Amino acid sequence: MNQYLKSLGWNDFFAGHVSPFIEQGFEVGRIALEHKRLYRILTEHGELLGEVSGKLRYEAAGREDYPAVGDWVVISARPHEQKATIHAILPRKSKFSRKAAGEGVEEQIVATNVDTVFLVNALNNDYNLRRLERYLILAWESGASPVIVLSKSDLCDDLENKIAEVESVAVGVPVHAISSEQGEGLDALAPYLGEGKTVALLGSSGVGKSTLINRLSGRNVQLVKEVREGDDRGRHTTTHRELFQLPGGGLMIDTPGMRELQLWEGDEGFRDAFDDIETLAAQCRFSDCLHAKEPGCAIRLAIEEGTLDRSRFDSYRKLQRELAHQARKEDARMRAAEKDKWKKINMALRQTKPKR
Ligand SMILES: Nc1nc2c(ncn2[C@@H]2O[C@H](COP(=O)(O)OP(=O)(O)OP(=O)(O)O)[C@@H](O)[C@H]2O)c(=O)[nH]1
Ligand SMILES: [Zn+2]
Repeated sequence: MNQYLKSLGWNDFFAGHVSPFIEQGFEVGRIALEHKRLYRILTEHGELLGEVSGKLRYEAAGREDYPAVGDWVVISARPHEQKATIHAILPRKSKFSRKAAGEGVEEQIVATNVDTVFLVNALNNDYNLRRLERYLILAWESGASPVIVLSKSDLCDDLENKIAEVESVAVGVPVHAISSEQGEGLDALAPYLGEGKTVALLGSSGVGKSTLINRLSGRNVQLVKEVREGDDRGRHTTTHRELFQLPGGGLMIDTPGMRELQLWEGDEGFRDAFDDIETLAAQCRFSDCLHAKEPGCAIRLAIEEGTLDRSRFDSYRKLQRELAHQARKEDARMRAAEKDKWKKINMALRQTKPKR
C-alpha cells in the first residue's frame, strides 16, 4: 500500500472499492477543501485543484453526491497544471451531515471519513450534560467513534466528580480532561491521532477548539520556522479551516461546516436552557400564545407575581428571535442552492442532443 496515501488515511476499506478504477488508469486523492464546487485534493502529485466531471455532475441527484471534505475520490490528474478531474467518490466510512431546515430535506455533508470525533466540552460554565448527550447522538449517527474531551481542566477544582458525572451519561465512551493552556492531559489524545487517523472537533463556540488545534499542530512553531526561512508562500493559519495533517501523523478536520453543526442542535439546546419558561408557556390558555395581551397567559402572570424574572424573559425573547433569524437565513441559502442546481441540470439537458 502506498505510504503517502496511507499517511492521508488510505486503508483496506477504500482500497477494496477502488480496483476497477485503478485498472482503468485512474488515481485517488483526498478532498482537503471545498469552495464553490472547486476542490483542493491531496494526492501523490501534491495538492491539485479539482473539479467534478460532467458525468458526475450530471448523475448527481443532490448535494450528497458531490465530494465533501474528507472524501476519497477517483481522479485523473494533470500534475503539470496542478489540476485534476474528479470522476467518482469512494464509499464513505462515516459522514457528518446537516439536514436542510424547512421544506428541503436535502442532506449537506460537511465532513466524511472521520475516525474519531472529539466532543469538546469546557469544564467551566460551558459544562452541560444534556448537550453532551446530543453531541453523542450526533457522533454515533455519523459512524465516527466519539471521545469526550473535557477542556480547560485548569479552571475546574472538582475534576474527579465531573469526570464521573460525564462517564455516567456516556457509558463506554473514553473521557479525557485536558488543559491546552497548561499542556495537561494532551498525551492521552495521541492514540487517536496516529498516522492516517482522522479526527474532527465538535463543540460549542469558546470551548477551546482552536486552542487545542494550535497545541496539536504546533502552529506557532511552524510560523516561527517560516519566518526564519523567509518563506512567505504558505501561511499556516489559512490551513486551519480544512483537512490537514498534524505533525504527529494524524489528520484533523476543522471546517466551518463542522462548527456550524452546533447550530442545528441550537433549537433543542435553547429549550433546555429555558426549560422554566417553556414549562410556563405550556400552561398558557392558548397554545400559540405570544405572551403579549392574551388572556390566561401564564408567563405574564409569573412576571407579575415575581416568580419569573422580566430580564430572563427578555433574553429568552431575544435568543428566540436570533434562532428564527438564523433558520430563515439557512432556508434562503438552501433554496438558492436548489434553484442553482436545477438551472445547471436544465442547461446540461439542453446541451445534450436527444438521441434519435
Ligand atoms: N483557562 C483555559 N482557557 C482556555 C483553554 N483553552 C482555551 N482557553 C480559552 O478559551 C477561549 C476560547 O478558546 P477558542 O480556542 O477560541 O475556542 P473555540 O472553541 O475555538 O471557539 P470558536 O472558534 O468560537 O468555535 C480563549 O480565550 C482561550 O484562551 C484552557 O485549557 N484553559
Ligand atoms: Zn402566554
